Amino acid sequence: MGVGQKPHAILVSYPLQGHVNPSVHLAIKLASRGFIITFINTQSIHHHITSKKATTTNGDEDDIFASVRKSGLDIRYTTVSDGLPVGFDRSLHHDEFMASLLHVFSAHVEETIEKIVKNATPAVNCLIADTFFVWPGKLAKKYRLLHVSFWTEAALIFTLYYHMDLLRFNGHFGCIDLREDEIDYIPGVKSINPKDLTSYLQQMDTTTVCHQIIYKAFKDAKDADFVLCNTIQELEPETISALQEKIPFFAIGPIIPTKCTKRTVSTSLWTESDCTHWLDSKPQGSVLYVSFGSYAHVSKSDLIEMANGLLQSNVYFVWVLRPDLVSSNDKNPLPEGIIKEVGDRGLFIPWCSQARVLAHQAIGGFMTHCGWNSILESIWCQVPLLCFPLYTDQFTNRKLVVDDWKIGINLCDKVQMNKLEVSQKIKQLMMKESGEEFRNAIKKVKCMLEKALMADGSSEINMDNFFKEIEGKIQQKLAG
Ligand SMILES: O=c1ccn([C@@H]2O[C@H](COP(=O)(O)OP(=O)(O)O[C@H]3O[C@H](CO)[C@@H](O)[C@H](O)[C@H]3O)[C@@H](O)[C@H]2O)c(=O)[nH]1
Repeated sequence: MGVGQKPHAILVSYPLQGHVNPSVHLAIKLASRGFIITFINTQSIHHHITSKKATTTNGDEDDIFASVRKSGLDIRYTTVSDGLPVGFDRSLHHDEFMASLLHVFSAHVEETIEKIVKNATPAVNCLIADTFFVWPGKLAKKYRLLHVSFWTEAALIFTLYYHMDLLRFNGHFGCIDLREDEIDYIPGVKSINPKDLTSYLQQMDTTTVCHQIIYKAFKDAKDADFVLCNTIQELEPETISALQEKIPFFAIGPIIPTKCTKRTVSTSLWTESDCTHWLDSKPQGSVLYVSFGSYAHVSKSDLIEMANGLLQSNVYFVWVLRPDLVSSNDKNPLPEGIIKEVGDRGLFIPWCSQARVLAHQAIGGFMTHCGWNSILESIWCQVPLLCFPLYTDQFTNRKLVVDDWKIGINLCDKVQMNKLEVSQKIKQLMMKESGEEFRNAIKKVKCMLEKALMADGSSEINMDNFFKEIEGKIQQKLAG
């Protein structure tokens, strides 16, 4: 890279909505700072994003970054097969999908990276890839690229996986229902209960395809040149400091669309229903937003209790009922007649622009599965949370939300959910007096996020430092 020449990074996004969103915003953030980015999406993700109804796309069928490129950012775009046919139902066949990402995807991505590396001007210097991929280290080495690992979850989750060997040594790995004693030996984590570990760390069967991915991915990430994390230094100070003693770890979050109404790249995999009109007709802070992210499934019995609990609570609500929320084989899982009973008090939609809905003044609470993006977006909009984690990092995120930051409440522990509890917890969160402490607490956390993004804030400084260090390393590589 010559003096004044821009660094060029290939950025490969993990093919799930919760990873594509922050990856796209990371690409824009880096390009705004002078990086050239070649962004790679899988063909399946690309197909979902671009085949929605015309109102939600940005007018260019082949390139989701066309509009931001017009505004001067050098983000190039290409797609690659994940090894499965575009029309394959990845939600219904989760294990086959993950197995393809574990065993087949790397061959496809290697071919694409090789083409880009051979033909790109200016030359490519680094590979930014989601930490959950199992191949970035190998490919970065082969093509002489710096390896930047992008972690889309909390630093706490990263450190738990990073120290899996410690958990195993102490008998806290794969020990659901066997151990209840606090874990106090992970560097930078004062204390965590086994029930708050990620589902993969709790589960007794530690040989699943997702476990194999995690083992390989973290072996790879330990040797990355840099780790970029979608968190904020002030939110997880001890955990981040402890990690920084081991690896070049940069907290640069929140990587979310902070200007909710001015989004320039359409990333939604499904057509967004517009509920602004309905929300406009409701009083400030009176509506509960209910959504369980893009991929997790809710059991039919829990869904029925939730629906009846919502009905009983008498609170207004918007519920994102993804067609595969229970299963793509059960597209109408609601109790019969409930839509009629609910009437104008509730709105059921298949998908929406969550960032926009959360930012609406009518929203006063968020019943969530605790996906990391949802938590960051909710904090940004100062909407307290009602937590119902389903799998992966969501149990640990609930601990952060409920126990550490006190910005939300727990819907129910492992026991079977019941409608009475659902309705009571909804009222606790939404009522003026009982919800006050959560609204006050989340205001303070939002301030932290805002400050982190200011010119002299931690995330901006961390980004500056990352930039300086990577430029230095690129120069070193060229000289050597
Ligand atoms: O109707 C909807 C519902 C969701 N979203 C967006 O979809 C994303 C969902 O992300 P997240 O809340 O993190 O949930 P998941 O889709 O479940 O994300 C996966 O990825 C996350 C980041 O790695 C993890 O924290 C989650 O546990 C994992 O399931 C967010 O940006 C939402 O704004 C919409 O735009 N419209």
